[in-house]
Formats: sequence, structure tokens, C-alpha cells
Amino acid sequence: MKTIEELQNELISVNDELQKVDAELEKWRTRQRKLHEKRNSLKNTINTIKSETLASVDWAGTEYEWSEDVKNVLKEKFRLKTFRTKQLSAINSTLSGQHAIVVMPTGAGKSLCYQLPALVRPGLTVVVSPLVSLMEDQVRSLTDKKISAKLITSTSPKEETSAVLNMLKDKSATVKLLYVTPERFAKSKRFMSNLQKCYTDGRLQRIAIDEVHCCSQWGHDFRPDYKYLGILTQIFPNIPILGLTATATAHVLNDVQKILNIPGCLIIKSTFNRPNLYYKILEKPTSQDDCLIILEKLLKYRYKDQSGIIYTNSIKDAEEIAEGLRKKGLKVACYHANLDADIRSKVHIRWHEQHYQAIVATVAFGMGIDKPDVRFVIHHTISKSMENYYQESGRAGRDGLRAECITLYRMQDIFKVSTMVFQSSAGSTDHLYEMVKYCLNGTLCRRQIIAKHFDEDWGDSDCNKMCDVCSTSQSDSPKDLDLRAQCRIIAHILENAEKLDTKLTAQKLLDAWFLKGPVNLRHKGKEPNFPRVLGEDVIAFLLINGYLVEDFHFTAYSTISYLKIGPEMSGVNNDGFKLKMRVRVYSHFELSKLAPTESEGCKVFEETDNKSVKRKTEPPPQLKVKRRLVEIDD
Ligand SMILES: Nc1ncnc2c1ncn2[C@@H]1O[C@H](COP(=O)(O)OP(=O)(O)OP(=O)(O)O)[C@@H](O)[C@H]1O
Repeated sequence: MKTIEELQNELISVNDELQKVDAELEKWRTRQRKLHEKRNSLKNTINTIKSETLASVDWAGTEYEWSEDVKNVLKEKFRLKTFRTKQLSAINSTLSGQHAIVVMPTGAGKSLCYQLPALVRPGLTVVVSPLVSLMEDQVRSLTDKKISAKLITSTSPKEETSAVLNMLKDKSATVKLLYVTPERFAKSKRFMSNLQKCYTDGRLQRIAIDEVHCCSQWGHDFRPDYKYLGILTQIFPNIPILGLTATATAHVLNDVQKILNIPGCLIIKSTFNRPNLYYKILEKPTSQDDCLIILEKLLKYRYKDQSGIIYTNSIKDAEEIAEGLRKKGLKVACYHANLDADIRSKVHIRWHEQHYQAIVATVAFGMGIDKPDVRFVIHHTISKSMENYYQESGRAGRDGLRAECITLYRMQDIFKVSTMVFQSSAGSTDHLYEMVKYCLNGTLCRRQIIAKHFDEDWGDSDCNKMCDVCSTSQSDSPKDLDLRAQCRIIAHILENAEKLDTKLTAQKLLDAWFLKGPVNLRHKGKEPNFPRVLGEDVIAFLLINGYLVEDFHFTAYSTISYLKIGPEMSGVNNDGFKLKMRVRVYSHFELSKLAPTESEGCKVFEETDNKSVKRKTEPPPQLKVKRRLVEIDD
């Protein structure tokens, strides 16, 4: 029998070997991870090249066998004279049998891209849509045009659902468009087997998927049942899929292609520039009462008799502001997820009917808003990302006429939003900081910041003085604030607080920096020789650039964001440390003067039959009222 010493020696050598194996495994795991990353990146590159090759084809031609019919249907059925940008390309590509994703900004006219082809070819187009209210609107509008369209929802009467399901098996049926929710594909066996019959009879023409970004977890409206749509290409081979969305980030588009099993498909993207929207950042006062005075002036004078939306980031704010404005004699209503569906629907309808001038809402007031004459969207608090901001502000000016997108910005709101973002699984502080960058900017065209977000490049003429930066004549050259000394002071304050076992919020840090608050937290130097409001900009600037980081702490009632020294601050005491911040230029803005109505920007691009692109002003389209906004068809 072995001695204990021998066994212990054996144990040591086994441990040594295990350590070596662990190190080896770690090496292989790292290699495996890298190979996975490389594989994904290669796949994405191949898909992008495939998409780009398809996109390099000129799809906007008028020489296709169906071109004459397309022209006639546009005029006779839809009573429209010309196509808007990329509509004809989308129509020709889907009629050619291509799988495609159409990316157009909100209000650009995506619906026509599948409604018109449905009438040019025999058979049925199935449209997947996430909201019952959107489906009802579309079916109503098509029926008005004498186009045969149906929908099935969980609330449709049994006989109606049955009739529609039978229609799928009926070779002589004349229905051209059928609207369903994604849940129908996932949960109704009868629907799927009847649709299979429709397919084997050769009557399924195409599947259009509206708001296709809902497939992706990276999108802003993820809907789990959209994932199920990936099987469609297997069940219905050769049936073209046409996805439509206003979300353009490459990450989401790649994900959507993967989920739908259409990698490398054609992507038809029109510009995201909305030339008729005027973008403006307005200094937000610290007190709610002062905020109300600004909002009152805007609604009473600048947007007198005009319709709009005020977005807040909490139900409490929405209720307080609506109440405050009502007390000032304004006709506004509140909208948030805690209200009953009936009340929300009533509020929405009355706003459409111009009974309310504005809706004070949380972002629950979102997808499905199709009021063309929204002349202003005011953000009382910043959005949680640029993507969200673009979608929310984009609800203004759908009629192509001038509208204003105003954001009230103040440093304190960063932390209101970051604590919410930190608690939710979907958001990210990186995305929020992009939004903060947009607000802190006072020298670069706001459109250029938005364009960067969508991988686009817009020049001065694309803005045409339709943002506060471009419309302000900047006589003095921009000023840079040297932050070397101030950074050292801020780092010192935070180090000292840590020694005292004290955590500092941004406000407390500002206090200590401006020699206010508890004496033991202050520094020994002089107070900064600039106003505190510029100090707020400095703190925000340091935060979004990694010199400061947020440290979130939970209490029983809330989440608090404290500030800590960030990784970029490590070199602050080195001789070579340099840091400058461009000082914001505040533009003039008349709260009490009627907003301008005319501008070059009030034009929308149109794609004509002969492909030349020209500008044209449109009359506002008819009002459409969305009934139910948020139901999910289950
Ligand atoms: N070629 C066109 N000429 C004039 N008006 C058009 C044209 N195409 C669409 N429209 C009108 O533009 C408006 C917006 O269209 P639609 O609802 O399809 O937009 P959308 O891109 O789907 O927007 P959202 O993303 O908000 O759903 C509608 O009133 C529609 O009638």
C-alpha cells in the first residue's frame, strides 16, 4: 500500500497536470470563441456583399413585363400620381421573386410596396403585422379603395375567422390581402394547414412582414413570436418574403436576415433624412414649474392651434405635466400604459379629431401613430437612445410639411434615464450616451449626428438650416475649454470622497467642485471660473467619454447612480495629459412667436416613373384614426 507521502506527491502531480489541461482548455476555448467570431464576421461580410450586389441592380426600371400594370394600379386603384423614393424599386424586386427588406423612415410609404404588387399578380398576399389597430386601419383604407382585404385577430367573431380560413382553401376566392399577427403563425394549426393548401394550389403570392425589426432582440420592439417566422422559407419555398421596417441599424438588419432565413437578401434602403423636421435642443430648467412655463408658451404661441406630442420618461411626469398644462388653460391629454385600453383609445381618437392640442405621453404612445399633421414633438426628457429619439421625433411632419422636434436637455435627466436603462434588459448606457452626445453638441449639424447613427452621410444641403446649429449664424469661432486642471480636481474630489466612504451623485460632485455642500467633500482650490451650467456639461462630457463612470446602487425604492473615476482618467496626473471640450453655442429660439410654416425643407422626394428624382410638396393626406394601439393578438 502506498504511503500518505507518496499519495500526496501523486496528488500534486495530478493537480499540476490538471492545471496544465485547464490552461490548454482555456487556450482552446479562446481559440474556439475567436473562430466563432471570425465565422460570424465572414458570414456577415459574405451576406453584405450579396446584399450589395443585389442592391447594385437598378430595380427602379419601367421595362418589366408588369410595368404597365404597376403604373395603372398606382393611378387607378391608389389614386397616386408618382412613386416616392424606392417604392418602385421595392415593388419591382418583389415582383421579380426576390426576398427583400425595405428600410424607409416612418411615414415614407412602405405599405404601398406590398399592397400594389398584390393587385398586379393573381393570388393572395399575406401581411404579418404586429398591431391589431394597424391591421384594422389598413383593411379599412383598402376596402375604401375597393380592394378586397381581410384580417384575422383573436377578437374577430368566430364566423368571420372561419370564413377567412375557408377562403384560404377556396380556389375561386378573390381576396387579395390577408392581415394576420405573428402569433397566428405560431399558434394556429388550422391557419397554417389552410395556408399550406393555398400554397400548394399556387395561390400564395408573397408574404409581407411589417415592422420586421420586431424579429430581433436588438431592435426596439422585440416580439418573441416574430422569431417563429423563420420557418416560412422552409414551408413555402419560392414564395418571396418582403420585410418592412423603419429601423436601419446594420446589427438589426443582419439579425433579421438570419432569423427569417434570408441571409444576403436584397436590402432597399431610402435615406433617413427627414428634411422637413427642424431639430432643436432647449435648455431645461431645473424646476417642473419653469418647465411648464416653457411648454405653456410653446403650445400657446409657437404652436398655436397646431397638433403635437410631448414625451416624458415617466407616468408621474406625464400626469403632472398634463395636469399643469390643463390648469394653464391648454387642451391636452395624458397617455401611458397604466390607463385602460378604452381610455387610451378615446384619447388617441380625440387628439386625431383636434379636440386635444397635444398628448403628454410616455413612449407607450408609439407604434401605429399615423396622424399626418403633427407639427411638434417635444421631448420633456431625453430618449434612451438615438434610435428611440429618431423614431419618437419622427412622428412629426408625416405630411412632409415643416414640423419641429424639440428636446429639453439638462444633465440631471441623464441619470433619470440611465437608472431606468440599467434596470431593463434591453437598454444600454452606451446608447444613452450617444443621445447625450447629440444634446451636448452645439457646433456640428444635428443631422450629421443622426446620419452617422444610420451609417449615412448628409451634407449641409441635406439640412438646409433645419437644425438649431445650422440655422444660427455663428459669428465667433468655437471655443474650447481646457479640462486638464479641472479633471485633476474632479479626480481628487472623488478619491477623497472614497477615502471618507462617501458616494457622490453628479449633483454632489458638482457641489463639491463649485465649493458648495459639506466642507470635507470640497477641494482646496478655487471655484471654476465658469457657470455651474457649463460645469454640468463638463460632467456629462467626462461621463460619455469614459473619464467618469456610473456606479448604480439599489435602495428599497429606487436605483441611484453615483459617479466614479473612469478608465480614461488614469493618465490625469501625467505631464502629457490633454483634454479639451468644445463649448456649446446656445441658439436663439422664440418661444412666443408662431413657428415658421414655410421652408425649403418642406418638400419630400419622389421617384417618378421615368426614374428622375424631383421634389414636390404634397397636400396633407386624409386623417386616419387608429383605434386600438397596444393589443397583442394571442
Ligand atoms: N407614392 C405616394 N404618393 C403620395 N402619398 C403616398 C405615396 N405612398 C404612400 N403615400 C402616403 O403616405 C402616408 C404614409 O404611408 P404608410 O402608412 O405606408 O407609411 P409607412 O412607411 O408604413 O409608415 P410607418 O412606418 O409609420 O408605418 C400614407 O398616407 C400614404 O397614403
